[in-house]
Amino acid sequence: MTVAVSGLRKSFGSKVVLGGIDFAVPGGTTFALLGPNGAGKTTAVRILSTLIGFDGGEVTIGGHDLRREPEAIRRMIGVTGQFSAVDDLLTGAENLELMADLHHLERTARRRRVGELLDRFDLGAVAGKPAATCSGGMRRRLDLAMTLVGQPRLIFLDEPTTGLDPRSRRMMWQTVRELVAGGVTIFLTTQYLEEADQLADRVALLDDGRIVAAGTPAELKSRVPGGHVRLRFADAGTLAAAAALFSGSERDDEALALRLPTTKPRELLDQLDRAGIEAEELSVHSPDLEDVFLALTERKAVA
Ligand SMILES: Nc1ncnc2c1ncn2[C@@H]1O[C@H](COP(=O)(O)OP(=O)(O)OP(=O)(O)O)[C@@H](O)[C@H]1O
Repeated sequence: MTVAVSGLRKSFGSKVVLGGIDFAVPGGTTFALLGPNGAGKTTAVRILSTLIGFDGGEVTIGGHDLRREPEAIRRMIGVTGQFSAVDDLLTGAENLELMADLHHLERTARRRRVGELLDRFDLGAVAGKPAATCSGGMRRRLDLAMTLVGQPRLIFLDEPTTGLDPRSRRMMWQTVRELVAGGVTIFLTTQYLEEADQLADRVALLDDGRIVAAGTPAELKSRVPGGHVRLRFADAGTLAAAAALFSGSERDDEALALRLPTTKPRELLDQLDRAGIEAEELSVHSPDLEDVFLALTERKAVA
């Protein structure tokens, strides 16, 4: 299951929403399309999941051409997004049963699948209650569980954790990791750099209909000056030894600290260990999406 997109274009009237974007998602990996509100993320998901047409470019999903074989693609994908499929008046179990009916599961298989999903997504509390009683996190889990009834090999998650509290967000991340471990391919959109960092093998940054940067989360963050590691030492001698070891670092003699433009603290600690230097404190300062955008806009201005 691989997604290959080249030169994808889409406009609404005179507004260009996707101005010719390219990317590829290998099977069994997570790809994150990262961008601010209105960047065109949802539009990309709607196109790739066959919901709306596009104006130009080539897209294949699992070897099927998006224009010529949308039904074959529909059979292998699942979509959960900002517009949830959950019916508030039905119970959690009934919502899942409805999906099982849509996938023509026979009685025994239907019961087994619904039971499995209620367990796996910790939805016992809402199984017999109207979905309207769900918390935000539970609703997202129910929505995702409904998508999984059809056992899709590619899942589109459109901003899966926007508006969730940190605990629900972490639970959702864990679920995504488990799906990928089971061989599912994930296409994720998010406004959160941290989410892309936690989940994605590769990230593309969408801004104003164009991909302005793409790579692994670490590559992306390393291009942003906001991302750094700060090391503090016990005395001036140790600071000097460490400064000599890390030639690209910024030294703060007053605070006995070094600032290094890296996102790999483990490697730093290994290097310090090998040199027999001990740090009192290590802190990682991650850039956020704003830092990424600022950095890349500046880059564009210079180029
Ligand atoms: N059917 C439509 N008709 C006209 N304009 C549209 C339509 N759908 C989306 N747009 C416009 O396209 C742009 C991109 O929208 P899209 O929903 O894809 O962005 P997004 O990155 O998903 O943002 P959000 O995080 O707000 O969902 C927006 O300016 C939006 O107003």
